[in-house]
Amino acid sequence: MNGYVNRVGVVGAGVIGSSVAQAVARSGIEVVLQDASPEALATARRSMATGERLARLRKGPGQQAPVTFTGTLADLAGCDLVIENVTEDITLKEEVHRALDAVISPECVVAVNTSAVPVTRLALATGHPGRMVGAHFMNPVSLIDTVEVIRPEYADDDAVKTLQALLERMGKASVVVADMAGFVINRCLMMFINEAADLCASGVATPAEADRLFRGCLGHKSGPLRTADLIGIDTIVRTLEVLARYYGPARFTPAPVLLRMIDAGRLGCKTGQGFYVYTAEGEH
Ligand SMILES: NC(=O)c1ccc[n+]([C@@H]2O[C@H](COP(=O)([O-])OP(=O)(O)OC[C@H]3O[C@@H](n4cnc5c(N)ncnc54)[C@H](O)[C@@H]3O)[C@@H](O)[C@H]2O)c1
Repeated sequence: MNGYVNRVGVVGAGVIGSSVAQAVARSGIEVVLQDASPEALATARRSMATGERLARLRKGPGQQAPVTFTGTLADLAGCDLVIENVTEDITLKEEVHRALDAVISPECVVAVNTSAVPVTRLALATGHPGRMVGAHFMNPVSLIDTVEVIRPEYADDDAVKTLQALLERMGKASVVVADMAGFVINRCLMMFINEAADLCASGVATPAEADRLFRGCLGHKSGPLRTADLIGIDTIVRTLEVLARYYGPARFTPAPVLLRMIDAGRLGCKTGQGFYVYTAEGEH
């Protein structure tokens, strides 16, 4: 681990993994993007192209480095740092980290992008707990300039520093916090989202009215329900379930309306409909 990263592996090419890959590549660092699903890789190619167009408009041209798309984990063998972004499921993440351990070099730093799973637990599922850190990115990654970095109990200082140096090259500030489920942002944000969903389902306000209040009165850039659509309703429910496991069901049981939205395939931006409807013309 000498701190300088030449090639980044990204595992999981869904909503956030594809956005992470695009942001790393536009800072001039080569990326190997792996996903178990060929469909996810095909969707990622399209969403990365859209993300790049948006980033160019807002931030100007980047230093586009090559991205290799692959279904094979072993293709990450030559990476100096890997960012894992698979589905928010503790058992699945543990399996992926054990498999990663077998293909990457002992010097490779591993960053876990999770909404709520304690990183220490994942680190202990591997043979190299010291090299694992948490990197909670926000979507869209190339447009949001701060990252919540999580320091798990056994992290080596070098691993944290290597991640921070990479984030700096990507033009991002990092705030390092301790490792407790949900960390800072999602322990608070998930409560807002869950309550806003529930109050809209009871007819107190429409999603547009609730979001408008958060923007107009509190100065938030986006209200909780627009944010939920951007994250993905399935990921919101999985995150609430992780939080409920650690802090109790009274605080974090998912609102029934979120479960109904999943049953109806209304997962947010990624399926074209969530609290809002998304068309080529915009959202409404
Ligand atoms: N959506 C967000 O805004 C956001 C933000 C920060 C962190 N996160 C976290 O990032 C992770 C991914 O979230 P997402 O929203 O991108 O979810 P997603 O459902 O959009 O994508 C998950 C991806 O993981 C892939 N995957 C599943 N099992 C795999 C395996 N064994 N090997 C390789 N790939 C596998 C899936 O095919 C899918 O493409 C979650 O832990 C989530 O909590 C999400």
